[in-house]
Amino acid sequence: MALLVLVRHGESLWNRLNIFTGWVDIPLSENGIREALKAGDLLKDYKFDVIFTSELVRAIQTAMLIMSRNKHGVAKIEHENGKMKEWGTVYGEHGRNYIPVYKAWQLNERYYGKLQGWNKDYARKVYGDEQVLLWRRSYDIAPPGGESLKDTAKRTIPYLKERIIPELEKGKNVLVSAHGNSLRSVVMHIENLTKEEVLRLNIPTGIPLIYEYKNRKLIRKGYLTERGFINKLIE
Ligand SMILES: O=C(O)[C@@H](CO)OP(=O)(O)O
Repeated sequence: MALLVLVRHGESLWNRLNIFTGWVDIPLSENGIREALKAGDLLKDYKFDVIFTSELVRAIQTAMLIMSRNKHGVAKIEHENGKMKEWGTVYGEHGRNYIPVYKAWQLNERYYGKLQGWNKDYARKVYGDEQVLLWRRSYDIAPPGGESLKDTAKRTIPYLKERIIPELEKGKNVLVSAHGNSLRSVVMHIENLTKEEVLRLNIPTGIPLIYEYKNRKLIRKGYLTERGFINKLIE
């Protein structure tokens, strides 16, 4: 059996300001740093073998802060190309407790197009509550110039299948640090959710969502909180 731990990054400075973020590379707020460290405390005894993050700093920070509390090893970013790889080679015994971290654009947040940088309340005033809700939570309605959840899934799901599931298949425990909507697309796929169900799916910041991989199936254990597991996905 292997574990898949999904975590949405802690609160970012633009989550705090209620601004559409998408691919804008905004770091964590102080509260987001606290959330990530709290997730790290809850996961401190989990032994991860491999970590995947998006290429956006809020997800990378979250993975690193989580791993700063981990008892089993030190996260080491793996650069797939160029000099960095040479400089970063870890030889022999020293390499034992290093956990490789792979950054993938495929796990980036949904590209929010023209809405990036807009305040969400202002967008509601201009376009109406219903339209903004459809852009934010529907499956196949894309925000102007941006990706729908369906478009996002076209890059997240192949990555899940080609890079993440094979690690689980080898019995490895995997941590994935990504985003509200990139993770909604992943969870929709894992849980076989309908378009109607995914409208109501919100992934909270900094709370690990844990699955067990057994017999080629992902079985939800739920959100790991201070009070134990909460096995409820949709309100
Ligand atoms: O701004 C964003 O990129 C996302 C995530 O915070 O917003 P939404 O809540 O609409 O999914």
